[in-house]
Amino acid sequence: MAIPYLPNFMGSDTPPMAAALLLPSSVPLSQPIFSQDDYKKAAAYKAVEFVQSGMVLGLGTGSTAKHAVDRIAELLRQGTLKDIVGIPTSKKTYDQAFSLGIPLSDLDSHPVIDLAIDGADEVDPHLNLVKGRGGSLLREKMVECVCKKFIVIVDESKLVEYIGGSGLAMPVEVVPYCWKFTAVRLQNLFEDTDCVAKLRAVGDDGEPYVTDNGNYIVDLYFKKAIGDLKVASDRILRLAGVVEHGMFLDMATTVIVAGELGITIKNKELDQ
Ligand SMILES: O=C[C@H](O)[C@H](O)[C@H](O)COP(=O)(O)O
Repeated sequence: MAIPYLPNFMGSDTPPMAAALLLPSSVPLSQPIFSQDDYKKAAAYKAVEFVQSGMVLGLGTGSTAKHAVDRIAELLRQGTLKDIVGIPTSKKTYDQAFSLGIPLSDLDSHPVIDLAIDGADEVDPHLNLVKGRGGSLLREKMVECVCKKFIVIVDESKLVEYIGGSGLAMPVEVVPYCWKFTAVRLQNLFEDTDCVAKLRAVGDDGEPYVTDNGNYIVDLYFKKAIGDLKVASDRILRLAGVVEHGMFLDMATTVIVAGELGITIKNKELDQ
């Protein structure tokens, strides 16, 4: 279902037309005026319309989910939302939500979550996802697999024909012990797709990236489709040394996509 929508990027209290009028006069009308971040914000704000007072909310991680957390905090401050409990999916989101005054808890205290809102790195036509390019896949999966409703928010650049189709990483969280051994085994699992496995590194020295859980990430780059995703998932998870992977299969209940043509809402039940 496509909904024509002019996102309001000048602040939530500025009507969209006023926002358009506030644009600098030097912006030619023929050029796109909305950035990728504008689309992320539009998708995030749309998702927050599904939040109701009293909900336990999974708070996602990343540049798109950040907008949703900001918006939830804004609505709490205004009194439009009340009695929200947030379950952050990373230390970064915890810090953001805490600083904005959102009441927070964890899965030990709230094992059932009403609604989670999070971004994604890839969304395929069946609403399967790749997540974790920001390194938060494990906590995200722990939270998002126990939520009653999981809304994914993306700009249109995240839509792919098949998982791995962007040519970018499909992350796998692994224990640091003998990570090279695990990386080789992961690469060998998908040798028929010319898969390349690379340890995620940071900084000038190429130090391993360390997740919130003290693990490493091995990024898998596929050159073609990997076939049955459930089979691929099982093969990855059977490897000792693997903690979790970034394919979120059959988990999203709704995907909100923002792009040049407006906002599109894809529902698992209706459209799949
Ligand atoms: O680990 C990171 C998360 O899975 C993010 O949700 C994902 O990488 C999308 O991030 P962004 O909204 O910044 O593109």
